[in-house]
Amino acid sequence: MGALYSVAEIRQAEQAAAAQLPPGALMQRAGQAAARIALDLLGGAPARPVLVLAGPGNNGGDAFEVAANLAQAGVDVAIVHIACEGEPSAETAHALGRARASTATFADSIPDDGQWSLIVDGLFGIGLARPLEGAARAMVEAVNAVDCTVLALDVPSGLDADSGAVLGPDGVAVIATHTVTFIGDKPGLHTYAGRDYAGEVMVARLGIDEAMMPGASIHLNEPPMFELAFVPRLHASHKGSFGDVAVVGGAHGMAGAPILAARAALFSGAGRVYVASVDHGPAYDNVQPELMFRDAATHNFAGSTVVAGPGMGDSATAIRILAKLLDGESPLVLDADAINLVAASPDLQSRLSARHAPSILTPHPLEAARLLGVTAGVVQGDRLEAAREIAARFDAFVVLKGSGTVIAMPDGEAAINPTGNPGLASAGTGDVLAGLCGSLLAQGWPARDAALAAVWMHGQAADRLVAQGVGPIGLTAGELPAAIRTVLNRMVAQRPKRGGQPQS
Ligand SMILES: NC(=O)C1=CN([C@@H]2O[C@H](COP(=O)(O)OP(=O)(O)OC[C@H]3O[C@@H](n4cnc5c(N)ncnc54)[C@H](OP(=O)(O)O)[C@@H]3O)[C@@H](O)[C@H]2O)[C@H](O)CC1
Ligand SMILES: [K+]
Repeated sequence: MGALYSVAEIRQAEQAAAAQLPPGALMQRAGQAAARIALDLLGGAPARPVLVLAGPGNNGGDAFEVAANLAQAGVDVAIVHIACEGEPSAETAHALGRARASTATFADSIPDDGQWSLIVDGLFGIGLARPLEGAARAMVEAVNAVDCTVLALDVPSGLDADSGAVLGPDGVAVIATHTVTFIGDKPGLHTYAGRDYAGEVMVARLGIDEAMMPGASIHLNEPPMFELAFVPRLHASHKGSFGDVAVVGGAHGMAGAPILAARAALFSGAGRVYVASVDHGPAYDNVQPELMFRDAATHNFAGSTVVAGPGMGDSATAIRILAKLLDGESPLVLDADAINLVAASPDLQSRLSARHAPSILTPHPLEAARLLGVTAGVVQGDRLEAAREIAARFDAFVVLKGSGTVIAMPDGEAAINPTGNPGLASAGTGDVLAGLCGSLLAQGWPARDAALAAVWMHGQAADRLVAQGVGPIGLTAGELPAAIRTVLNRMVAQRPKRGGQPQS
């Protein structure tokens, strides 16, 4: 279910499988699988020809197989080939021979007047070794200037299959509408720039079954990873049954952040929700009078799950309260300013590492960079590694936000989240996510399931709002809690049933 494999793991599986197959079998299967998808995308005999771009390596070999198969199906195919300086692999030479023997035509460059029904990108796959330049770069820029369906073979050319980064600086990559990736799905198609460049991702296993694959330590964050944690509510319950959340933050001028987090906690089922302000804050929230307001300096956090950070500021009071919370036994969610305070203080870092109660950190890339003492670019260049490093260093669950949010556990397990959209790139959505994480912890969820489910529901709620015509432009954080409530209750209703006693 949703396993993601590194380039090294794919190469390992490819070699093991190829050793038991006739030469070129995998490439022929790749060509057949991709041609079938291309024909589906064409929806029958296309009016305009198909352009196939073939690179110098085996990704190009796949492209030749696709071209020969499409030509055989009666499609008018034009091939532009970037030949390799040396000898192509035997399987690519064979595929080139098939393409030459077909009705496909070869051109030295992309015809200017081309009106294409489909472009197949077989320039580079998992063998991309450096930023595209010269003819390859020009070809990719020409493809991206055309408004038509683009099917990338294995990986959009120019994109790093592991990290989802466009190889740069100032790199280019094919913007595909669809990607058919071979043997196994890849993290770079789902995180960082991956979602924008890969489009709809389909996996063609090429007959290599799961048992032949190395054990995956990375998965797509999908409901089967956490759905058993959704438990229906018993009639015999009371607000104490569903835990207390205390949101700590609200320095001068930032009173809204903890209120957004608190509303998210309330709408996702926490029994009681407090806003503990580090400065003199509002007495109540007139939109949500259920929220209870306290002074963080005097509030008793015992028995509560604490969400620290939304609008917390960096005052001596904030630091003192955070230190006390880190030393306490409350489950903790650290977001925003709380993360920045930890990043700036070796003392707070050692308190965090020494904790026994669960901690979930929800940094965006710059906050993660501060925690690691690197630049945001370094974090974005390998989001999986950055999230895993923070999780290991602080023995915490880490949610590294951004397109394709990465969730990393202290034991090394990691997941990449597929839900969400640019509507979440607006003020306060991080506060909502932190409040949601805290609410699930307060309701007794294990930290791993809470982090996975919160990220998935947060994105899913934003996707539902966009589907209903709200956003993505102008989607506000305040609209998320009610949408999250709908998603959560639907997940509870759809949860796989277990026999026996009523579930509590
Ligand atoms: N082998 C199989 O059975 C199958 C392979 N599959 C497909 O193969 C690719 C991986 O093929 P590989 O040849 O390893 O790599 P690529 O085709 O992606 O590209 C490598 C060649 O491209 C050159 N290269 C790399 N970067 C650049 C660049 N920026 N500019 C120009 N040229 C570049 C590289 O040459 P070097 O100079 O780096 O030596 C190689 O010549 C995989 O993605 C699949 O599509 C299928 O899985 C089917 C089975
Ligand atoms: K490609």
